[in-house]
Amino acid sequence: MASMSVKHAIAAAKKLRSLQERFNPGGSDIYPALMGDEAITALIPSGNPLSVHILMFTRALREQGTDEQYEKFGRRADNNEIIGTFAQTELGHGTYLRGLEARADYDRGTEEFVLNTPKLSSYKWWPGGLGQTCNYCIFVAQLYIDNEAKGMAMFVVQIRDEETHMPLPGVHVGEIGKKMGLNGVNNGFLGLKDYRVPRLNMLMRHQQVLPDGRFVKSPVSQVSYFPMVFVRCMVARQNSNYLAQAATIATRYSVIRRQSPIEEGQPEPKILEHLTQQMKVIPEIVTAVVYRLAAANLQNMYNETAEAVYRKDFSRLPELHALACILKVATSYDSTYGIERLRQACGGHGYLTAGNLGNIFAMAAPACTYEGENSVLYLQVGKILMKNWSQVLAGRELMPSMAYISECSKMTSFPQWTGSWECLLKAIQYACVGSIRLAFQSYNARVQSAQSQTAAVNYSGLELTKAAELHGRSYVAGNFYQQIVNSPNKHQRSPQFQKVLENMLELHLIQIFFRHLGDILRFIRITEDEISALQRRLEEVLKELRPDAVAITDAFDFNDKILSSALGCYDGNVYERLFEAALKHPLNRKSVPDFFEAHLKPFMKENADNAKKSKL
Ligand SMILES: CCCCCCCCCCCCCCCC(=O)SCCNC(=O)CCNC(=O)[C@H](O)C(C)(C)COP(=O)(O)OP(=O)(O)OC[C@H]1O[C@@H](n2cnc3c(N)ncnc32)[C@H](O)[C@@H]1OP(=O)(O)O
Ligand SMILES: Cc1cc2nc3c(=O)[nH]c(=O)nc-3n(C[C@H](O)[C@H](O)[C@H](O)COP(=O)(O)OP(=O)(O)OC[C@H]3O[C@@H](n4cnc5c(N)ncnc54)[C@H](O)[C@@H]3O)c2cc1C
Repeated sequence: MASMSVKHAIAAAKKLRSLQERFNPGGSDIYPALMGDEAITALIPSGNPLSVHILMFTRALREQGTDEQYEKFGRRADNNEIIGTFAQTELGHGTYLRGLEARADYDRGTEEFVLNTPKLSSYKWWPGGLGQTCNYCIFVAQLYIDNEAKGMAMFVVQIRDEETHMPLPGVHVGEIGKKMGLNGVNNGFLGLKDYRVPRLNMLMRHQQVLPDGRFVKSPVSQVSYFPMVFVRCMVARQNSNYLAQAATIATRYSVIRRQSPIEEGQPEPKILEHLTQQMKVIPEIVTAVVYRLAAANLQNMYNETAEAVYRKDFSRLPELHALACILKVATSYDSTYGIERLRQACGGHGYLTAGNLGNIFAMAAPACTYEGENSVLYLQVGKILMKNWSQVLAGRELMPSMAYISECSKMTSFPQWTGSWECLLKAIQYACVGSIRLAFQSYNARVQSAQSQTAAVNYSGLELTKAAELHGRSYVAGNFYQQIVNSPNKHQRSPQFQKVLENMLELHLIQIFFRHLGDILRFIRITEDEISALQRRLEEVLKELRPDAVAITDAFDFNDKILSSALGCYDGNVYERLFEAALKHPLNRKSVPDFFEAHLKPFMKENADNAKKSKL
């Protein structure tokens, strides 16, 4: 598995490099963007062992290293002459980075850092490709000068000989073991013992250790967390794609599979004619569309902010951090649970490997954990919302993606219910702002009663998480609303296309409304009739979108190789392909399996003999 995926990953990396050279020679942006393409990941179903090299190692060298460091290490990494990974997480710590135990002690006598993982729990654990593929890594450690802690720093560390690939002395490296999926990635462990690297192996774009041991602090400490922001943006995009793949498979299957007449005496309809099946499949298609658009927006914002950060302008970092967190969480949670719903929508065949839904699930699910565990990221956003609510109370302006919070805070009550899209969007935003206000009151009361800020965050955690989740909903729904209703491109769309988009907007808003009905009813009065009207609109829009379902998923443009699914092929020959896949199974190679003579026959014979004996 691992060697196959390395082979495929290398082929993909070569192809990407040539595309990079063709379309953007000398530049670097197109490369990771292409690497995130669904084609690349889908064609390596056991996961790509070069992902972290491309997404984090090369990027951290470019963004965290000085120009000289980029020339020394980064250029070789970009050129794939060396392969690296990002080694941050330890056996004992992943989330709490300030608790990392790996240490780097500066030795001013030799102008070197001495790297150590002093305990079992300080071993690096998880980095992608570290087990076998990489010969370098970025090693994240606590920096010590004269035994005084200075915070986290990143070090370029060679772990294997470039010629023989043997681990270097002082390096203990290996594979962490089989996982639920992604088994081609060779996630690894790494221990270092008194391993020395030159002073200039510490990435020094933002903070420096001078030869005499003086420490120059980074102007903005958060910038050392920046490599994670990029991957969070990539997760938003990638997980939206996984959901789109699963939705395509389930939609195509649902128009081939027939089951249970709806009217007595009628022929069995396609299962997508059943209303509950529509409710399982169509909202997932729409969610994938909505998230793909939000992720594309986030990517643009990332590109602008990364350029600014490179120029040492950190002003937009907090907003990008907040958006990257909420979209990473929303897309990873919703794709993971959505793919499982879609698998169930395919009945028994959904459980077959030949349908590929299990593998897509296994690719999507770990994103809830890696690159910042989801609850932890929600708490990050919750804390940012608390800061922003203080700003609202002080009458200050908020960042653009939170402007709706100021607007809603000025409303003394929710306006007259109309049920329009504006009204539905406003209801979600209003409930979000109500939740922020309650979370703030709870958090503030705790701080006032002499709890520390961190303890107050912990004990207000449920309310902070709710506020963060609703902020995510507000942002995503608001972005979709803008793109459908207020986009400057709107008039270039055909009326039929605009209608499909509007149906998707209708479904998205009603779906989110029902999902958060409890939260909304806490702050807004809505009558039973008004809710029933929305229920009828939900049924109606499912019916309207039903004839477009296949066309929308076709527009995702996944070819059969990428979907790799007997249930989701373009030609719809589901049963033929299921049979073909079954016949390929090794157990079907022989009419009588080897285990029959070896185990099954003696077992049955023994039972028959015993039965005979007991009759005597
Ligand atoms: C080839 C095809 C590919 C396809 C494409 C697919 C993609 C998918 C494949 C990838 C394959 C898997 C790759 C997994 C790779 C890992 O998983 S690498 C390891 C990732 N690890 C993590 O994410 C650790 C999570 N933990 C953390 O981020 C931090 O420890 C926490 C949770 C933020 C807390 O840290 P802390 O120091 O206690 O920070 P805290 O006091 O909360 O915050 C301090 C300040 O920093 C700010 N801050 C915190 N974080 C940040 C940040 N990141 N940026 C900016 N500001 C920040 C806070 O807002 C706060 O600001 P102020 O209030 O001071 O203004
Ligand atoms: C497939 C995969 C690939 C990975 N690749 C890499 C890689 O390339 N490089 C790398 O460095 N790492 C990598 N990781 C590690 C990953 O980044 C960590 O697993 C992740 O950051 C979560 O940390 P943890 O495992 O320590 O979880 P923990 O932090 O131990 O989380 C366990 C539970 O504790 C809760 N919790 C923790 N802290 C808090 C808190 N402050 N408040 C409330 N609840 C809390 C969490 O919500 C969660 O429910 C990878 C992980 C996976 C699964």
